[in-house]
Amino acid sequence: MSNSIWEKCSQQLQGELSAQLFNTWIRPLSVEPAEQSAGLNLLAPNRFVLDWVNDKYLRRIEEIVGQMNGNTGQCPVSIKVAPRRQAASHFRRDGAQQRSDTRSADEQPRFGGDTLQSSPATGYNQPFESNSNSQFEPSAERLTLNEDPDYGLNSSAPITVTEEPQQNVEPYQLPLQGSMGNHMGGGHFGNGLRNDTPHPQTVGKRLEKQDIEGGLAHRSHLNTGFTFKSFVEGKSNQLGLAAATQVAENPGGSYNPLFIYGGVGLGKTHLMHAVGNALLQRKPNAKVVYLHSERFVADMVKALQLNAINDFKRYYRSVDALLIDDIQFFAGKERSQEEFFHTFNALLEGGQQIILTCDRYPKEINGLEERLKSRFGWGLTVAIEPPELETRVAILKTKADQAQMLLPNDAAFFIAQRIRSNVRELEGTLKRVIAHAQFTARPISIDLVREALKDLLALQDRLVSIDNIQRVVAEYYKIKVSDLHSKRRSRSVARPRQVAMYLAKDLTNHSLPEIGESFGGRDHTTVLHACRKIKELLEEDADIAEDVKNLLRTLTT
Ligand SMILES: Nc1ncnc2c1ncn2[C@@H]1O[C@H](COP(=O)(O)OP(=O)(O)OP(=O)(O)O)[C@@H](O)[C@H]1O
Repeated sequence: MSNSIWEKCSQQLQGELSAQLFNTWIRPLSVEPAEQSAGLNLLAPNRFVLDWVNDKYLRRIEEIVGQMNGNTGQCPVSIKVAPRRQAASHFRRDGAQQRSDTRSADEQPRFGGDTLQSSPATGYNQPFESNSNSQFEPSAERLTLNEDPDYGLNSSAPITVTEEPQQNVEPYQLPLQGSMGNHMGGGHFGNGLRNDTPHPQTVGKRLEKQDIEGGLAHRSHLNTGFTFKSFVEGKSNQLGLAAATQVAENPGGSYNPLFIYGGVGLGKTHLMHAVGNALLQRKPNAKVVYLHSERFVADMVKALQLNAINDFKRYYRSVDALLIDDIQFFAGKERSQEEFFHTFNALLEGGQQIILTCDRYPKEINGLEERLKSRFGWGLTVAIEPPELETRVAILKTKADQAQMLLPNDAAFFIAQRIRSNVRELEGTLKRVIAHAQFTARPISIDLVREALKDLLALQDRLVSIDNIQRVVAEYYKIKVSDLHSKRRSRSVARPRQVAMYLAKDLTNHSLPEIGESFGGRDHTTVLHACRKIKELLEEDADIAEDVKNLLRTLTT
């Protein structure tokens, strides 16, 4: 009963909220399985979500539920934090931080059928059997792992390896073979020092027991330049920053895993490293490990090849915090997902912090197992959006300051207005401007920026701009450009707006979020919907097809 009420209520909210808000605050809520309750008892995954929902959405939820019940007041709504199993955080061995909830073992979460048990360290040294003579075959290979059933450490079920060794990634240096190698899969280490711990030199042989018990040397691979201090806060990343700060203050706590998603170059990796750096600052001996998911896959493949999968498991499960970038890379890689699934469970169970980044919301990752998708949402899921103009300007000013260059406001606005896609591109453009200023020994001004970016600006001018599209469409349909930006929903405005969005997607290089931003700050899903709708109408509606043909002719000749 409560479930169906909540299902309808959340459908209603989905229609009212942007995808980002819905995914962040409403989707993680669930209904408490109470046998006899007159009301709707909701569970939030953590206090962060609870406080926010209480503050911003509870009244609306009550309203919707009230309406569904004919305003009889018979279905009161309550919300509390979902009980979770208590886990001893690796960051709290010194007693510095204590988890506030003390729940019984009965409240352990069930993981889609399997109940997790305490981490069995014994599984690490189990013999490893392979029916492939340890020669890795790039094609599907069947391996028998003598592993534990809970974490995949003792399972004797055959596992089919479908991943192939990756091209263009450095060969796996087994942790126990002298070096963890270079885990720079994402190429995020252009500058800044690395926080590396030298690795035991035991090349070519497995570590002896005392080495294992003595603990592995972990290399964090963190970029020390990616800190909270160097991260510029703006509306687009506020939530991500707040969540990352919370995790840095309370690792292994309720916000585990922290899942940060968003488009390329928006600061996901930076935030993830900022947490890692903060953790290491507080506890220099903490084992904080960052790696790109591509690296995880490559390491796993190599470990299988070298008959060292248990060393691999042990390494990744012995960290205090595991930071994995771009996990969309796991899509379609079943064996890696299987391995990651067990690592993930073991870490979560042990109270070790997991931070993941991805280019999209977990549920939207095709080729990812459902059980992983749902686990990714257990902690806190936050989106990072493309930065708005003010944030772009602030980032440029900060980066120029860091490079000890004076960037006047008008020049910063000039660049920020033209480079809108992501922060990485913004940084690249600023570097070009700074280099030009240094080569010509002149201060930065709008003129110098124009000179430095001559080619780029000429290219942009050649492309049809969104402004131009809006002007032409407004003229064609005899409406005002401001109508296209407005919230008006009447057909006479809504359809031309959809046509203009469709043309903007078709004729420019702008991303969906950027197009949304240019149409009165609309969500990218609205743009996506508009593009699909017009595409559909082009087949079915001769008038629209004629309109689009005429507009295309005007805009491109
Ligand atoms: N808010 C910000 N303040 C300062 N620098 C930022 C900010 N956002 C991003 N950057 C910088 O932009 C660059 C790209 O950021 P980052 O690598 O974190 O992006 P990403 O979202 O992980 O992208 P990808 O998905 O491509 O890996 C980095 O140099 C980072 O320092």
